[in-house]
Amino acid sequence: MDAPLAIRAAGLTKCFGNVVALDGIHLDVPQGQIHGLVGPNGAGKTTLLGLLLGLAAADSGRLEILGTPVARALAAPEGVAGFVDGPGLYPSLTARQNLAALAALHGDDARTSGIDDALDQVGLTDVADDRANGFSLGMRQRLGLAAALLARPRLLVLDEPANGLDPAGTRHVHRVLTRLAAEGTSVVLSSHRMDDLEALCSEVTILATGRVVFSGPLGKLAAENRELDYRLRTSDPQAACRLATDTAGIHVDDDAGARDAQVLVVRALVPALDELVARLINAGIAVRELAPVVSPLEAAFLALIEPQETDR
Ligand SMILES: Nc1ncnc2c1ncn2[C@@H]1O[C@H](COP(=O)(O)OP(=O)(O)OP(=O)(O)O)[C@@H](O)[C@H]1O
Repeated sequence: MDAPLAIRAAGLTKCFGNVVALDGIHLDVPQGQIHGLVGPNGAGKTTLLGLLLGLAAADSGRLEILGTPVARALAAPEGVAGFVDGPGLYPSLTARQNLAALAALHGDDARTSGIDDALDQVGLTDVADDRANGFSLGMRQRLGLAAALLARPRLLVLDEPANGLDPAGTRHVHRVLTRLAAEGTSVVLSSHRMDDLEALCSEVTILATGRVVFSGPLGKLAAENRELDYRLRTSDPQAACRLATDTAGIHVDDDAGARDAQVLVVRALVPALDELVARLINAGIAVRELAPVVSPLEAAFLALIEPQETDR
């Protein structure tokens, strides 16, 4: 049986004056899924996340969150936590005091008892008693996530949570989000970082100029891809170049060859690439490295976005 939907949005529109920020958005996010929202600047990601957090109401369309239709009144729907445009923090309070103030605001003892655990989960235990105004962007993001964790959300909404994170911070955030999803919390996050989305999300929605241009599993997005550029390093670059030039469906990038004679960059579909590798091996040439120049997800994203951008 399919998991129940945490978010069911149909035909959502939102305008700011003459600007159409969202133009008939459909979005279904099942319970326990980490769903990525991607798109160029101004695509409408923050506006959509704001609707999910109850910071604004849609002009038209239907939105159901955690099984409840969202009323027009502005308020975070029950069970939803997160932030857009960076977390709201008290700069002169310490990390721990920030979380305590939040718990007190909600009059919730259970939240107070979860403060140490939330700080630990996001890797801020060592700086728990430092003031937030000395925090880096990545530390503020992690404190914002800790604040959201206190609410024990069933839907977590995060606008670019990867911003400013160092590798250790990224590891903490990924671990927290993966664990939450395994426990049944749905997570919707926006990001400009394809590596994050590939590591975290099972499905993504790509927005461009307020419209959905793709929504579905990452594998489907990569599979719908066209030709990709691959870096090829072999034991005999000159012979490999001659073989590649002679192989149907392979286009050799001469400029890349001029930059580094040891590396060949070829553009191809996967079947032509398979053929080239077989021919190299038959000729006794060792393949030492073969990898796409940009990830299949990033290439697919750019291929989908470029036509929308040129229409503007
Ligand atoms: N409060 C507002 N008043 C006027 N225009 C707005 C407002 N909020 C958003 N917009 C406009 O709506 C469109 C969508 O903006 P939004 O911030 O949702 O995009 P985004 O995808 O989050 O972009 P980014 O990647 O730059 O954060 C943009 O054209 C933006 O200028």
